[in-house]
Amino acid sequence: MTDAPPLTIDVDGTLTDGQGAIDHRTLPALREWPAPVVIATGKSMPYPIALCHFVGIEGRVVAENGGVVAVADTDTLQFQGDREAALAVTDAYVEAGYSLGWSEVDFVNRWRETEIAVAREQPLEPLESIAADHGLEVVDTGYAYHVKSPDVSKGKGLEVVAGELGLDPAAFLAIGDSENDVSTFEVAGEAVAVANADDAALAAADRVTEAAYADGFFEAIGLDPA
Ligand SMILES: O=C(O)COP(=O)(O)O
Ligand SMILES: [Mg+2]
Repeated sequence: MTDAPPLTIDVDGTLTDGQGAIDHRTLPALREWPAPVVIATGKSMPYPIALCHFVGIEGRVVAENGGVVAVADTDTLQFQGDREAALAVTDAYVEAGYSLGWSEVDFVNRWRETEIAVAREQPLEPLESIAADHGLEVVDTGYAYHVKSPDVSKGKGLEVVAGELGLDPAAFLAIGDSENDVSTFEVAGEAVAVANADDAALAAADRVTEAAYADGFFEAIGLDPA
């Protein structure tokens, strides 16, 4: 392929199937993509770093919705956000009788360094109101509620990664599925929402694929997954 753009790709809902598993066909596609690939996710850093490692690409990662930026080839590791404030919010939420909704051994938050995630089965309204009291916001990715600083975003993270790589963020093709991808959609030159995307991502996208989940990812990059 000629003139392949650098990619910034969301994970859950975009590289996965409808059950949340990574679609295995995406792995060689990511490895063989002829331009840089940045994984931009709400998950904590070990998940996308491991994904890059096992795919066999450089670890170029925006994690925690922009709270953590890692660029392995330029020895970059940056943190944004207010972890203490996020902890104060979830402590107050638990104090008020609610639960984060994860198992006792909480792998969702264990390696999280700048924000806190709450299971979507938990009541949203009190979480939002406590977050607002602390100057934070709650982002619903469709997979979890993330309590985060409003000035942290995947899009700002992408700008940092692009700067490290000597690329213009506007050169990127962004692909995603939810409101935590809107900021990358705004920073990237072209933004594609997969068909299963939420309203915020659909509204912010330049194009929407006909196919959902990883099939939508393939459609967005113009590759036949077969
Ligand atoms: O961690 C989440 O809640 C969603 O992750 P994603 O940004 O890769 O879709
Ligand atoms: Mg997603």
